[in-house]
Amino acid sequence: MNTGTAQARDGEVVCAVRELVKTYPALRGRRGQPPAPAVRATDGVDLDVRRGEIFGLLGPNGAGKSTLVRQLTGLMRPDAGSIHLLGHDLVRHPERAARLLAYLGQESTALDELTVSLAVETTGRLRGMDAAAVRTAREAILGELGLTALAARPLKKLSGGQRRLACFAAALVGDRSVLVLDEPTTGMDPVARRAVWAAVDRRREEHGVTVLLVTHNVIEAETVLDRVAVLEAGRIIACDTPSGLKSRVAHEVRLDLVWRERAPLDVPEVAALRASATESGRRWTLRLAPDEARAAVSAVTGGAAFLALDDFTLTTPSLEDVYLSLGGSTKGLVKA
Ligand SMILES: Nc1ncnc2c1ncn2[C@@H]1O[C@H](COP(=O)(O)OP(=O)(O)OP(=O)(O)O)[C@@H](O)[C@H]1O
Repeated sequence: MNTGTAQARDGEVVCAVRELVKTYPALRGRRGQPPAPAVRATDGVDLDVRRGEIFGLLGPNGAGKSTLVRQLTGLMRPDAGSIHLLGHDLVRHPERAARLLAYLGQESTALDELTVSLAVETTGRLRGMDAAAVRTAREAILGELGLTALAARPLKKLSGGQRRLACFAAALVGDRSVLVLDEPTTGMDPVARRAVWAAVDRRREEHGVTVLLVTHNVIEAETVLDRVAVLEAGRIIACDTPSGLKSRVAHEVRLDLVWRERAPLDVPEVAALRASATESGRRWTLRLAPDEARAAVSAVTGGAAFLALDDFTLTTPSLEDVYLSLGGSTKGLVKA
């Protein structure tokens, strides 16, 4: 997937964000509910996304990804800061976003009553295509995504994954040069996921399409992204290629130990490991230097501890490890 990286690294900036701030106001408590404090959902965000890049926003629930995307797509006005997309000032002219980019949000309610075919056609017409061009594009996109057999079905009568794919089909019509996709593959099976990433890759290769992708799936992020901004509490805590980010924690490996019932704390080597372990039920997760990890593995697989051990895995760092080492909290990052 990363063939466009070099081109993207040196390419023209299509989206430049500076010092973006958005605070949701505090809410007074009503009917016995406690008041909610103000939330600074975007807290001084700077970003440069380049042409042809698949750029990710990764972060746990509540990190501010959707708020940032709503501002980038002209749906929400920031309190401060600037957004320039393809040379247009979107803070001054948020209405221009709709003709510059295609946005696939998390909700599909606007299209739910339409058939798959009509959802794609209607989106194409709204984007200014004539009837003949829309029909040609519809046939091509539905065929490309394996949706032709579902063309006559209303979206509300599709499964969650199929509906998501149909909404993705609608996002593709009209050949926008920037695609903003908020968790596009949620609920999709592997075949549909592959169809989405193949369609994205084709447009990037053939037309230099730029993709801004919101995800909290670290595996998908590592596979498809050229660069990723890691968001935590409204701030970007790191921004690099997935491998660049991972090299920051290359000095560590991750050791997962799963005990049959409980850890044998009477074994001194196990008791000693506990201080550096994160415990989750029967699982201990440790981040260790490679030689420490080797010593730990031989301690738990060699002696009395082995009888209490159900499973163990030794893995090189993932984006999740980077995120943790940057001070993030694991909650909300999806690993499967
Ligand atoms: N309309 C709103 N009013 C008040 N606070 C809000 C509102 N929308 C979001 N927030 C808060 O702003 C913060 C950022 O929310 P946002 O939805 O942008 O996060 P997110 O990273 O997209 O999360 P998720 O992965 O769950 O979609 C959270 O603390 C959230 O509770």
